[in-house]
Amino acid sequence: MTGATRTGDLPARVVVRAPGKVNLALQVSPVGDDGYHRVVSVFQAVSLYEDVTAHRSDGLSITASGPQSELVPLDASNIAWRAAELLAAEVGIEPDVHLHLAKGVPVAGGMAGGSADGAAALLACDALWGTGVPRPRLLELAGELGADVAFPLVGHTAVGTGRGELLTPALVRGELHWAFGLRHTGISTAASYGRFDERLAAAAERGEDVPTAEQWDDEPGVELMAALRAGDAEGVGAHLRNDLEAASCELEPALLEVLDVARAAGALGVVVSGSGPTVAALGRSPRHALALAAAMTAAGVVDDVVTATGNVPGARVLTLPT
Ligand SMILES: C[C@@](CO)(OP(=O)(O)O)[C@H](O)COP(=O)(O)OP(=O)(O)OC[C@H]1O[C@@H](n2ccc(N)nc2=O)[C@H](O)[C@@H]1O
Ligand SMILES: Nc1ncnc2c1ncn2[C@@H]1O[C@H](COP(=O)(O)OP(=O)(O)O)[C@@H](O)[C@H]1O
Repeated sequence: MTGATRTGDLPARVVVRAPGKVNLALQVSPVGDDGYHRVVSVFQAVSLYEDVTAHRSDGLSITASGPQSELVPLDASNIAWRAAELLAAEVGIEPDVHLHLAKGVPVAGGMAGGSADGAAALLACDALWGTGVPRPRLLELAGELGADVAFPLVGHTAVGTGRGELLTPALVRGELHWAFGLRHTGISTAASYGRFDERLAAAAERGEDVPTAEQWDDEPGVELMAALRAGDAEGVGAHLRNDLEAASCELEPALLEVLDVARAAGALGVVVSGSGPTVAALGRSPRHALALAAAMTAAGVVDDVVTATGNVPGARVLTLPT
C-alpha cells in the first residue's frame, strides 16, 4: 500500500483524455522464456483520443461509446476495469467507480486504444479517489496492465524497451501528418507475435542466419532518430520499420494491397501500425495526408480512413468539476 487516500474536496467526476499511437519502428527479438518478446518500439502519440470519464459509484462498472464500441468488453477483461482494480488494490480501497469510455482510437487496430483507456482510467481514478500515488509508481502499474499502457501516460514520441514499457522520451522537431487505413477485421496482438515466431523458426529451418534472443540488437535505428530530431519527414518516412508487418500481412493478406495503394499515392513512408491491421501512411502536409486517405478509400482496400497529427501530449485531466 502506498498511502491513505485524501478525503474532502475530491471531485465527483473526472475526465481524462489519452492518445492512441503509431509505431514508427517496432524491432522484435526472438521470443523469451516468459513467452514475451523484447522490443525496441519507437512510439508516437497521435491526435486520436480516448476520453475516459470517471464518476463516483457503488462498485465498478463500464460503458463505452463511439465507432465499433460494441466490440469492447464491458467486464473485468476491459483494461480500464483492471486499471481501476489495480489502483484501488495499491491503496487498499474498494474500486468504486463508473467509467465511461468515449472511443476515438480504432478498436483492435494496433493503435493501442485499449491501452489508452487503461492509462486514462489510472489517471482518472487517481484524481477521483485522491490516491496520491506518485507518477513513477503509476507508470509501473501501467506496465503491469500491458506492454503498451505506460506510453499513453507519457505521450509525445518515446522509445520503449523491455516489453515496450520502459520509456525514454525522444527529441522530435515538427509535426508528422498521418493517414490511417482501417480494416474492421482486427488482428490479435498475440496472434501476430505467434506468427512472427513461426516465421523465425521456418527461417532457421531453411538454414538462414537468425539471431538468438541474446544476440539481438536493442538499439533504435540511428537514421530514424536523426530524422525525427531534424524534423525531416522524408527521412522518417524512409526509415519506418515494423518487424511484425510480414507476420500480420500473412494473417491478413489484404494489408499488402493497402500498403501498395498508399505507396503508389506518394506517401513518404508506409507501415503497418504495431500488430495491425491499421496501415499508417505518412504525408508531407495535412492536405497530403487527406489525399492519401482519399486514395485508400477510392481503391476500395480499406473499411474506413482517418487522418491525424503526430506528437501530441500524453494522458491529461480535461475537467475537474467539483
Ligand atoms: C504490438 C504492440 C506494438 O506496440 O501493440 P499493438 O499493435 O498490439 O497495439 C505491442 O507490443 C503489444 O502491446 P500490448 O497490446 O500492450 O501487449 P500485452 O497486452 O502486454 O500482450 C498481449 C500479448 O502479446 C504478446 N506480446 C506482447 C508484448 C511483447 N513485448 N511481446 C509479446 O509477445 C504476448 O503473447 C502477450 O500475451
Ligand atoms: N478498453 C478497451 N478498449 C478496446 N478493447 C479492449 C479494451 N479492453 C480490452 N479490450 C480488448 O483488447 C482487444 C484489443 O484492443 P485495442 O487496444 O483496441 O487494440 P490493439 O491492441 O490492436 O491496439 C480488443 O479486441 C478487446 O477485446
